Amino acid sequence: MSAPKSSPESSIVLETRELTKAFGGLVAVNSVSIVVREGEPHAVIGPNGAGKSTFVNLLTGHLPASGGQVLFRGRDITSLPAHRISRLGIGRSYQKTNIFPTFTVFENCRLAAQSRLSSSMRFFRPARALADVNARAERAMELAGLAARSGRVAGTMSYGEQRQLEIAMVLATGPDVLVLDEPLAGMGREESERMVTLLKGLAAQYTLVLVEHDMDAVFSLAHTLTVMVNGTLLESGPVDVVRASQAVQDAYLGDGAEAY
Ligand SMILES: Nc1ncnc2c1ncn2[C@@H]1O[C@H](COP(=O)(O)OP(=O)(O)OP(=O)(O)O)[C@@H](O)[C@H]1O
Repeated sequence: MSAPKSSPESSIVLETRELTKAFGGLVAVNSVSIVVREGEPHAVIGPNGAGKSTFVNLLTGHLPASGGQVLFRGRDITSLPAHRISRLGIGRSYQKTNIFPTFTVFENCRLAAQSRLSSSMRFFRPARALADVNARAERAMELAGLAARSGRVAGTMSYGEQRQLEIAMVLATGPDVLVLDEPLAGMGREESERMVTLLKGLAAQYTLVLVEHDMDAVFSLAHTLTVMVNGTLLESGPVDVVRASQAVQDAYLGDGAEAY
């Protein structure tokens, strides 16, 4: 697991500059420029089809950009593939669970930890590398509240616990930024509350970027909001400022928001 953040809160961890993605004639992300600061949980919100998932896919190298840039700690990572970006320290979870259901919780975490270590540990003896991988997996389970579930076969756990496992697997890769695509999707109230508590704890150690439709969760977690509509950036800034914006109220958070 990487060390907790040490730079001042104001330092920029992730930045996009006029980031753009077109699928044929459809511009799903249209010249979006934002900054994500160290230790400031950042939520990307907007109606269905606004381009949020496409945007995070561009941040994490899961889709190639059509234009613009992604910078991680000042380094241009726009054209790097997803596995390289993961190794730089941007961990990512998906809208749908992405676990190995027949493996135990520990085995899932260990596989994730191995994916990060495969190149960086290649000069070490196998026993040492294995011990390191196991330690990372144990730590990730603890951080995700799954230490007591270590031996459980993942597919036999509740849906909420499977989503926790997915977070644990991201943590096992040793990120400093966690990009989470709808971490509360499909959860009931209790499961959502547990996940929000978990994410609040993680926000103290990692920089969170999350796409989420649950506005209660967004407002209790995020310090910074980016609002997207039809692929374009409507507003990006401190939660209170964005929330008070008339344009955002009109387009998303006003009376019609429930419709999304
Ligand atoms: N691989 C793709 N090929 C073609 N069009 C795509 C592709 N992925 C997304 N789109 C389109 O891009 C637009 C933005 O989609 P995206 O999934 O990024 O929106 P979203 O804001 O994440 O929506 P939701 O909240 O429903 O997940 C949509 O019109 C979608 O149909």
